[in-house]
Amino acid sequence: MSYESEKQVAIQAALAAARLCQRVHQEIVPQAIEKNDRSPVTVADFGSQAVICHTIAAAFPNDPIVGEEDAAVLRQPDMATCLQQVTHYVQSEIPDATPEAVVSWIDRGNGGIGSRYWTLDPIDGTKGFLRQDQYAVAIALIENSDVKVGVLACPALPIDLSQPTQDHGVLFVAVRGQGAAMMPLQGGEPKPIHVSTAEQADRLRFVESVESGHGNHDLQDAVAKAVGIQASSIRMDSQAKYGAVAQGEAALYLRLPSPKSPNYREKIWDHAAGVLIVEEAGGKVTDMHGAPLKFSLGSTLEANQGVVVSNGSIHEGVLQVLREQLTTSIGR
Ligand SMILES: Nc1ncnc2c1ncn2[C@@H]1O[C@H](COP(=O)(O)O)[C@@H](O)[C@H]1OP(=O)(O)O
Ligand SMILES: [Mg+2]
Repeated sequence: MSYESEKQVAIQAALAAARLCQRVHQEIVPQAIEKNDRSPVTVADFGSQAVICHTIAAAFPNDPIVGEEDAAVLRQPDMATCLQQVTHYVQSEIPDATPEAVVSWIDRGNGGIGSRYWTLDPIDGTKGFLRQDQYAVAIALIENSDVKVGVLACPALPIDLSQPTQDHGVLFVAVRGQGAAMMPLQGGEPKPIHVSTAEQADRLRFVESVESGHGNHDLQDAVAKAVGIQASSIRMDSQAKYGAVAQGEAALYLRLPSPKSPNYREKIWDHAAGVLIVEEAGGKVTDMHGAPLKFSLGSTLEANQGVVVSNGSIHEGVLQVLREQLTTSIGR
């Protein structure tokens, strides 16, 4: 299968959602609403999920969608003003949207996983979005646990990471077996991307989360040093980190369990698109024990702990260091 229509629909959905997020930033200072798990959500997260689900469901009405958000909080009577605001932003992409339609589109993302399903993170890195830093709109199609299509829109990412003050806004796209590409969010020719090679010593850098609670910065630093990475990490919110490895700007992305939450299980929507983009750019992704990420067990990566993303050539070395260090470091 070529997955051409799936790819085009995912690109359209990600571009519309990214425009919505940028519009929110231009017009208001978005406030964080606290979810039950105490993580933040904003009008842009809700609006982005509504637009993406509407776009995917129109093209593929039988496909389940597993999205990060649900509309339960927006249905509460005291959230009517917030729902109006979400509807206002959704109308910038879908002019006839009503509040009732918006909540139903958001809840289209409450599907269960099937042999074929979509997963999406309307704003990955909401904390980065709130800080006016990195965030990503992430969409992936999964069939039989294998990611087939992955799209990441990163509105705040410099087009050239070595020129951070120049133009921003990047779209990463990959289809299984067809390679990975990036293009400016504003439009332009897709450019094939490749991970760094073992010879590119200047690219021997690693990326990790800004949030210390989303990883283990000390252990990540020790592992990176042990495989010969001397430079300090580049800290970046969201799956933009996968984009940095896929385009060869970093050789490694480490996400090891935080000592504050050693039993945290990663969510499928925080990884699916990024995994395919890195693999199709020639890189490798496993959990910290070397196992592939398993996208068939529900909304979490229940069988996996920690994530190691690399250019491939340093992967085995990283896993070896982890085998030596893990027993003593995790949970300390
Ligand atoms: N303890 C944790 N360990 C790893 N990731 C986490 C943890 N808690 C939350 N996250 C997720 O990290 C993602 C952001 O990653 P990053 O810091 O790399 O940008 C969010 O989607 C967030 O999920 P959630 O949105 O459910 O809070
Ligand atoms: Mg996320």
